[in-house]
Amino acid sequence: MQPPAIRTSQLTKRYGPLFALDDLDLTVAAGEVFGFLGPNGAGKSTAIRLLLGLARPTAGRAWIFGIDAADVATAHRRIAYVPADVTLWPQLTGAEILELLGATGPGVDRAYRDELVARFELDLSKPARAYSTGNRQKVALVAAFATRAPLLVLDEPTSGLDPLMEREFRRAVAEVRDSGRTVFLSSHQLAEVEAVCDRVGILRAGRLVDVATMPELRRLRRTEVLVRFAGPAPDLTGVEGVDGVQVDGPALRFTLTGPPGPAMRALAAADVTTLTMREPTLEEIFLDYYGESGR
Ligand SMILES: Nc1ncnc2c1ncn2[C@@H]1O[C@H](COP(=O)(O)OP(=O)(O)OP(=O)(O)O)[C@@H](O)[C@H]1O
Repeated sequence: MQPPAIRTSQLTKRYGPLFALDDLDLTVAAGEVFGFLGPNGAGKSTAIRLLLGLARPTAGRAWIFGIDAADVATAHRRIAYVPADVTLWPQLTGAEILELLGATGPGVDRAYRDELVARFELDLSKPARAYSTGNRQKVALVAAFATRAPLLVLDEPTSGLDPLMEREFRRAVAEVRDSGRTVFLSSHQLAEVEAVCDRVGILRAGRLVDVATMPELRRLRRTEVLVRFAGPAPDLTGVEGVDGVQVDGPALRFTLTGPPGPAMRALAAADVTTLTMREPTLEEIFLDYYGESGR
């Protein structure tokens, strides 16, 4: 059986008294697109640095396809990495940089790279010093997507991209998945994670608070229901899964957890004119996790 793309065991990084990453146990299967969500300072970049062997863990270990992450020379043959702040060699052109990055990695699919350059509308003739933040990010992304590396580690890769390019990014991630490769994507952008990931890990103050599939994550929150009615208000007292009932003239709101059957049966007794159900966004779910607290 193929080892997981990423495995960590009790992975911990302390800076003085601060646990930047605290006891992380995580497994990302080969072929998965895994999202790593957390507010600023939660420890996402620290975890990525440990996976890449750019920092040494205070305790615990990490493996990339079964290879100890500390064995950088071997592990990096399987990794393409896009950092949060892309810095490029200012005097080299985009084309020269793609060549250089391609030569140091585990091999490049050149035809696919050319296609990506066109799709991301990159002008490769310019020196990197003339690139905007978004263009630097695009160069690094194209280089990573076009490698044959089985694992792509992307640290907030779309912060500088406009919506059109964001769409290309999502397409490229889907293509990576279709080719059987693995993506580990740290992000603040919930819509992006929702669009491209199979599972998501949620990090808060250095600790992994949950790992969930997208449907599981959405189920953590309730559905908000708005009912408009004629005649007497529906009676939802004591109905399973119903909470926070508010009647406001001919409208009634409540929140619903679990299956909707009991609430629907109770509503059927009234003269309901419209029924609106709203799924919470991932943003709202996310806020539920973090509430008011910062790190
Ligand atoms: N070299 C360092 N020395 C001291 N503290 C550090 C160091 N690197 C990170 N930290 C602290 O560790 C915590 C985790 O930081 P990290 O950069 O991993 O968070 P993050 O989730 O990537 O945040 P962001 O989304 O802002 O990039 C923060 O409190 C940060 O200040």
